[in-house]
Amino acid sequence: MEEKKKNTKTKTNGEESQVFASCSFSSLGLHPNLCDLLRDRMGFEAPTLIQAQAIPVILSGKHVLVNAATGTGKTVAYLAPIIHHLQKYDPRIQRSDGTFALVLVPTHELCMQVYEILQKLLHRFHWIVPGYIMGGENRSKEKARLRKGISILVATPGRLLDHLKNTASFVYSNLRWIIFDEADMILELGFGKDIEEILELLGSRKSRSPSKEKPISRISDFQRQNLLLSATLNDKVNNLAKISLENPIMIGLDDMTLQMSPSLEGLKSLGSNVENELEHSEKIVRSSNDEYKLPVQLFQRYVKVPCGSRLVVLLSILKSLFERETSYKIVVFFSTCNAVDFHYSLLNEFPSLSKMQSEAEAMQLFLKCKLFRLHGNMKHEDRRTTFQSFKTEKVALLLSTDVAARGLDFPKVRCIIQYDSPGEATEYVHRVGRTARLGERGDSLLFLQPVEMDYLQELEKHGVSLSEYPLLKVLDSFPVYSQKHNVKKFVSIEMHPWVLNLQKALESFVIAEPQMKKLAKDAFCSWVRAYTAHRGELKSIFMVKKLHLGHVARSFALKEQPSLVGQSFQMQSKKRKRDQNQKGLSKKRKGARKS
Ligand SMILES: Nc1ncnc2c1ncn2[C@@H]1O[C@H](COP(=O)(O)OP(=O)(O)OP(=O)(O)O)[C@@H](O)[C@H]1O
Repeated sequence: MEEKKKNTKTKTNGEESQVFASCSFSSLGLHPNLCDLLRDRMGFEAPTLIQAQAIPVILSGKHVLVNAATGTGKTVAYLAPIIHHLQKYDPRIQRSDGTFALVLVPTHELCMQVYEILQKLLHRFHWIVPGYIMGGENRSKEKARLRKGISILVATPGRLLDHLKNTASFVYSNLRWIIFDEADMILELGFGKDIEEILELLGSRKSRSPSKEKPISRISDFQRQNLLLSATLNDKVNNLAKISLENPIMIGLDDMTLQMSPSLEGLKSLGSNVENELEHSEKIVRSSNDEYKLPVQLFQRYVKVPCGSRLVVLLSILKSLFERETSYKIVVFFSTCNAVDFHYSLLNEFPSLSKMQSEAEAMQLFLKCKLFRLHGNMKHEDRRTTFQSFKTEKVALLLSTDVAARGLDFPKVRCIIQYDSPGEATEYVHRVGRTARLGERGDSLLFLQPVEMDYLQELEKHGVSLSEYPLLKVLDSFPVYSQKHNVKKFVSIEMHPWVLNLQKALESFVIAEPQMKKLAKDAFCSWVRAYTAHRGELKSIFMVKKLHLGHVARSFALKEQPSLVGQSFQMQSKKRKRDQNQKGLSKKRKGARKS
């Protein structure tokens, strides 16, 4: 059984965060069997604040938009009321009634996670059948499951649309709930059109006449109820809310935020401060315009690292963290799948294969933890195994792209390292949200190059402020073998003997292993491409022209910038310059003609 949370408050850094409400699940109106299950099977003794606020409103049948910090228990906040209603139907619902609730999620991992929670919550309600459908799975097996009937269906949008169009035996005439979990990411991933089509097909789009399009239902005494949830909101969510929510109740958003936030324009008149409506509600965490809600017990830091020393610094920090704590889980975020693969192989093989150092040095480099990787190019089965294994490990390191950034609930992750910058501040919030969940302590560390320091101001705009990580102190703590110089004399990171030694060893290792060299080159190439792909405004912070490709190469343990990649990159930038010059010329010409 999971660790039970008894305290309603947690204290970190002098700040107090209220996580749990002082009421009980039963006082929120949930069925006693469901309350017993939440306590006995899930180990939940009291609802979280957001659950105390959301459950009564969702039970009442209103459309709801929930905006609450990461790790505050949003999943149960929407699943419990649905199960409460479904178990009440008399006569009992049957599989042949088809789907009553549809939970839309952006990623496979989140799909599995919600499905697993559902399975636990339905333990005493065996006649309510949970199920999932998602891209990459076997279509015909999914068709068979849909034909038998799934009462609560968790789905990724693309695959759902596919079945809505092509699986005639998929019964959704009794559909009562549509939930968009991580609504903004569903839209960010480009599923906007799919969602509109899904809403049309389900007859749940506000602008249409639903009575004409809704299929006839066996169970008639209900209204459709749509729910949108995320820790971060944006303009696209606003649009989705406009087309899918009828007079929604806003939870986690105060009136001030609604009035001031341009992204929520149009919804403010519909919004209401749930504080006034709920008997059980606790103090809502206020958020000012554009500010994101981060767990107060999260300790956020940044580390300033010159580009060429990034890899060594990453390994050194990981080593120092794993040596300090006996039970520690860390997630490191990278910008590309290739970068994950390269670092995964390097960390797996470098300490054991490297012949360049003495045994003592090799032992020094060894990270005493289980190593995992997760990204979108991996086989489904491997993704699933990683996801499950990382959950249960006590001392482990996960290297991942943003597929792990949203919604995933890995217990006891103590530290998040953003080795490659997330770009959007929303992504920063979701990445760090994998730690400090439900009042637990968590640390986060953001890598920035000296030329990227303005990114801190970008985060400040959203109320996110970070303190500096004492890097030199950590580097000084490592013993430096076969080094005559006194460590204390060195003040710069690049010239630090530990950094120089480790960099040399890494480069020698990579050059000696053809497979590693290939991985390094591929990772270098895709890293540069990802760097150039930052959104318009962020380009002034992450400036490609300020990148020293030789230093970037060093950060992939390459002695030299890969010539082929470098040439093609240089050719591209030359071409870009040529194009820009030509544009400039033609503008000038036009200007000259005009004048
Ligand atoms: N009432 C409760 N008591 C104890 N633990 C709870 C309670 N509700 C939820 N949890 C646990 O809290 C953790 C976070 O829940 P959940 O994943 O639903 O958060 P979330 O708000 O959806 O986070 P994110 O925004 O990152 O998706 C989970 O491990 C869940 O089991």
